[in-house]
Amino acid sequence: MTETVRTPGTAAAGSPVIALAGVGIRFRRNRRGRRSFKDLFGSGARRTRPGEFWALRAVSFTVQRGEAIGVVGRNGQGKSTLLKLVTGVVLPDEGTVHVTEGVAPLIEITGGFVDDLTVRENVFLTAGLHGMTKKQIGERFDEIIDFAEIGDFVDTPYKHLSSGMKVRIAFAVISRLEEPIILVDEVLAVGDKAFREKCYRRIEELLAGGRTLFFVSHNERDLRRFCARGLYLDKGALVLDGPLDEVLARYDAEYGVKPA
Ligand SMILES: Nc1ncnc2c1ncn2[C@@H]1O[C@H](COP(=O)(O)OP(=O)(O)OP(=O)(O)O)[C@@H](O)[C@H]1O
Repeated sequence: MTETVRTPGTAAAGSPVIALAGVGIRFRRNRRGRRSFKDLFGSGARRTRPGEFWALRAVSFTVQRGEAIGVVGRNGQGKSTLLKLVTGVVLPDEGTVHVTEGVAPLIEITGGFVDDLTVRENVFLTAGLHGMTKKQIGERFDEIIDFAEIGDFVDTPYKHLSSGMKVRIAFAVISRLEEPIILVDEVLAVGDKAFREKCYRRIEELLAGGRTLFFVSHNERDLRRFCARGLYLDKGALVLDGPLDEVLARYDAEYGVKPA
């Protein structure tokens, strides 16, 4: 069965807020769709179509409300894809994804913002898409802009912001949403040190308030700051799901490096 069920607001006490069962997703490796040598002879060749490979396969885990989970693995092993499955940006080719609470994703530098709209318009658009009323957004608008420290640019088209400024406004908006699940991919690494620390303190506040966090990072100190549990992805498989210490030790044992 392949299914993605998103039913925000229906999480029963004690039941998981996220449940993935046997999830697989495949992508096309090359544009022409011809079989590469690896497709023909590699281990993942059996059920892929020409030019495709499994970016994630047989991934199963559940998450309880309030957990903070660090996702680790080398480049290209499926971490961002996993977060995109939770947001519903991509759909599984195999297995089921159940998400019973709303998700605030900070998974791409654009934060889903529209290039030609101004910062102000983007704030209203994004927060509106996450269920906030115009009045609620208006009430939080100054706070959002103050947090991002980009007061001079509220009426500037988003495309004219620097990449660090884009992350600032995206984080400021996403972290003011009421969604119970927060996803943070490595995008914060783009911000300067002082702003990153401000974001991390905000994440700590959100966790103290009972939010659920997925945090993708290559930085061990950052992972340890928030997360008690880790998911280790390698070659599209969930190699280990357990206490963060064990996950980092396994990563270190296999590749001789912990996240930086
Ligand atoms: N839309 C897509 N189309 C084709 N291939 C994709 C797509 N999205 C991701 N991939 C591929 O899927 C694999 C997993 O990518 P993903 O971005 O999830 O890795 P990651 O673990 O987050 O890597 P990094 O640490 O570099 O961010 C990679 O081989 C990537 O090239």
